[in-house]
Amino acid sequence: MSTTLQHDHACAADGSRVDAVLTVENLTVVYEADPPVTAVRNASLTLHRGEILGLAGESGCGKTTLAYAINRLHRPPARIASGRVTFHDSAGEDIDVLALTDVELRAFRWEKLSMVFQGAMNALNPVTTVRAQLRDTLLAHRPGLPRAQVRERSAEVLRRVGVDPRRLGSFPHELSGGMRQRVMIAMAMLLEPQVMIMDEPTTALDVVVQREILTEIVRLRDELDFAVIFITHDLPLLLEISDRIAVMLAGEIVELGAADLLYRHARHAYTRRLLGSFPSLSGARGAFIRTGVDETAAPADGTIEERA
Ligand SMILES: Nc1ncnc2c1ncn2[C@@H]1O[C@H](COP(=O)(O)OP(=O)(O)OP(=O)(O)O)[C@@H](O)[C@H]1O
Repeated sequence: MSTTLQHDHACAADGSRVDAVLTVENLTVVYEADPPVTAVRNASLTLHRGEILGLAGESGCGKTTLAYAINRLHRPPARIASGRVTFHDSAGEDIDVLALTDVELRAFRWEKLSMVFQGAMNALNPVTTVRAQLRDTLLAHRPGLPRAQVRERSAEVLRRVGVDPRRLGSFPHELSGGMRQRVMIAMAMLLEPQVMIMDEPTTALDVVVQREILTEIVRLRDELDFAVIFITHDLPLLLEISDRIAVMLAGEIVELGAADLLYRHARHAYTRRLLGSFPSLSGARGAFIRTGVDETAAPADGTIEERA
């Protein structure tokens, strides 16, 4: 299938130029199983500086595989068969992510781009305190950072995600699930990356905690201006928090557009089906959700659409 994503839409509603921080071009990821599974096929997207880009789609459509591949966290049997991932550093340099050496990749992750994945709270080391884990990550990237600054920065990131800095001395088992997930988000923010990829970061949490953390993420993005790729199968949630949404189906990005436009004028039949499958919605964009889906806006050929 031909994929004609258009990248000339990098303009804000007022016509001003929008800066790209990450460009993914025609990325294809194959699991070399028997038979091989093409989990991501020719995926292309542009992430704008400071935006929240939602990535939606049903279970198994390839969201996690795409997220891991962007960050080169994929493991065999997954293999990037083709494509490009370019990080447009705020310092002016373009970084070819797929060409980074292992050493360069270690420096790149956390510092430029960080990831919070589903159940990340279980990734905290159970036998070391929050303080030690934040310190180790900081010092791995900023060797020689004075102790006072390590302490100060660690306390600051915890405060930012709504965790009392007195928790620095806690072990993970002494924290609730919500708090542990907040600590992971703090860890992801520690080095002030320009991009955070969040893969179902709140799915394991109860709805109230989930909402609190999401509110926090949106607030932090407003304050600190990092860009987020936010992955979930929960389209109503994405409609509330995202600036733009990409919809994946069977490994392909079938539609990409501004969240409200996508809600009101979903072009792809699958997006409309996805929208129609949620019984009720609430929140900022909830007002116009479920007011009816525009059946007339579908493209005749089902091609990929990108609208700013
Ligand atoms: N190790 C593997 N070997 C073979 N196929 C795999 C492997 N891991 C994932 N897949 C396949 O790749 C496809 C995409 O999986 P992926 O986990 O990326 O989807 P997803 O959209 O993130 O799903 P979910 O929302 O359930 O996490 C699925 O068809 C899955 O079966």
